[in-house]
Amino acid sequence: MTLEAVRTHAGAVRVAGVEHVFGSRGTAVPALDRIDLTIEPGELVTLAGPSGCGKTTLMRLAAGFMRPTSGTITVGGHEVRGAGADRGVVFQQPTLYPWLDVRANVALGPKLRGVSKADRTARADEYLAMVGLTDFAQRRPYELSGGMQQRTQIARVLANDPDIVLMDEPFGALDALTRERLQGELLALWRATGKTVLFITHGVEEAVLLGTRVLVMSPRPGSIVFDEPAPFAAASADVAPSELRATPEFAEMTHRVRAAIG
Ligand SMILES: Nc1ncnc2c1ncn2[C@@H]1O[C@H](COP(=O)(O)OP(=O)(O)OP(=O)(O)O)[C@@H](O)[C@H]1O
Repeated sequence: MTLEAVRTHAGAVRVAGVEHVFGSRGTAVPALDRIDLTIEPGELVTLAGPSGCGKTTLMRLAAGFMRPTSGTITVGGHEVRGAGADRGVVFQQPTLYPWLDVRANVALGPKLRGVSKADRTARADEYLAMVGLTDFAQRRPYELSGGMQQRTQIARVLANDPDIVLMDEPFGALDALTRERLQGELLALWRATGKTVLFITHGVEEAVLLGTRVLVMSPRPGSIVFDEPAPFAAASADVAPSELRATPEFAEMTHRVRAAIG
């Protein structure tokens, strides 16, 4: 399978009038105010905002793990009513099966969908190569560093070939150097696969560097208060992320995103 072959052209993600309230009367916690948002196929949208503003809630709604209190979310025109193979989720903490080796973890999704052993092994090995873990295919997760576990999780999600990848602070638990390395790798993967990505982060610089478009949410109940295109993710094909970070344009946008977060 070539990289061209895994390019997908999914439909847009449309969030229309979405509100979400946790709990019931008396204990109601309004988490999302009124979110209207369209994410076009191939966009890498980063979402930042103060702690507790509802970022994870929005992601869980898009993943189909729960239904909004009001409003609708559609993917390619179809309403999201539950989890689906068209959407893959990368969590902050890797969720790997400790009794399976790295290759088997990555091949698990295709296995559950009935893909033949030869095909799922080939697919797992291709994604492990993409994330630089070929030599670790037969290791168990506990033998890997945190960054390698997160790479494995990303390979596992991509092996399911979702149209949309939802990432909830995937690099939040990693040390700064590993985090920077994985940011560069994510940009390379995004360019290679053309996936639509929604990436939640606490990091303002991370949001500006990785996003083709940067969103900021207000404090709870969250609504979108900043929504702008950013040029750095696309530019990273030619210029190293470290150089992009050093530009005045990067500093200027980072400043404005920080101000929007408040
Ligand atoms: N199951 C739940 N029941 C009640 N309240 C909840 C529940 N889940 C989340 N909340 C509340 O909803 C609000 C939004 O939570 P959410 O996890 O979406 O925020 P977040 O922006 O992802 O936060 P962080 O950046 O700290 O991860 C928070 O105030 C949180 O306490």
